[in-house]
Amino acid sequence: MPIHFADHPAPDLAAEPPALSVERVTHAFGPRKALDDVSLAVPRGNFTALLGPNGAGKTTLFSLVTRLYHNRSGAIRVLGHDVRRQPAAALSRLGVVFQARTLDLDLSVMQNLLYHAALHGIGRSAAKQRAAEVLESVGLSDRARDKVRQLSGGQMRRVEIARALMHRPDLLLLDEPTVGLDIASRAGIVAEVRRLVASEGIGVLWATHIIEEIAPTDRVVVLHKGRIQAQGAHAEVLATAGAPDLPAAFLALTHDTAPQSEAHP
Ligand SMILES: Nc1ncnc2c1ncn2[C@@H]1O[C@H](COP(=O)(O)OP(=O)(O)OP(=O)(O)O)[C@@H](O)[C@H]1O
Repeated sequence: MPIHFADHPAPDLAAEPPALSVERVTHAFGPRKALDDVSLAVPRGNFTALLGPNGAGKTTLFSLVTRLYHNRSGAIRVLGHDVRRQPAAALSRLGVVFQARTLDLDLSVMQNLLYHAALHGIGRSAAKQRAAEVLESVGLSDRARDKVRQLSGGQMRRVEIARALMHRPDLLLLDEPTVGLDIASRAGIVAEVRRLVASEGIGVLWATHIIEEIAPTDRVVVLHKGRIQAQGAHAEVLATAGAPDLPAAFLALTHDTAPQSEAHP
């Protein structure tokens, strides 16, 4: 906790730990480095886009933050809690929407949410109340009793976001959450997550390779072949790349990607 002196009564938000900090993390699969000396931060109450082409290392980074993989180098902290030394404290502050869907299709929407709440030790009546709140915030109050199987792909994604919010996390990780959705569903889900950032003050790390999902107000981290190419406010990333807009910046910062094994003749 920061100490506030009488002549500095206002809380110094800059001194508070960020929602996520990653410092000098490297991760290899055999000889191949999926992440190479990666450092980044997601401030609280901020939407940070992790922009990278296929194979950049986005999912590997998420797997390290969530402790699916063990980080052997550097440090990863959630709200200042080191995921290696204080895993329970770190993971309890974290909500995750993985790239692959992880809902139980044969349970109702409400049952999926209550199961997640039970894993976090939330009592039954508090969980029901919270489930009603989060379903309202993602516009699915009327589907609570439906089996997940009966929902559209976009609605399932909303349920996954609602589930990730059940335990009131301070940091929300989303790994390409709009893959496979139509343009309207994509835009709706990004807008909802931005609203949550504004209303609940959570920090969001949104992994994507879809540039249209990124707004000028976002922080942007460009990851390519396991290395951070640029990060900062939208304008700072354009300046780093010397580009007039984000699509041009993305191309400039990742331009040697295209001709690899997937190259067309
Ligand atoms: N379990 C694994 N074993 C070996 N190599 C892996 C494994 N997981 C990832 N990789 C490699 O690590 C690199 C980064 O992969 P990762 O899945 O983190 O990228 P990504 O940015 O999430 O890509 P995408 O956008 O395609 O999901 C790639 O070269 C990938 O082949």
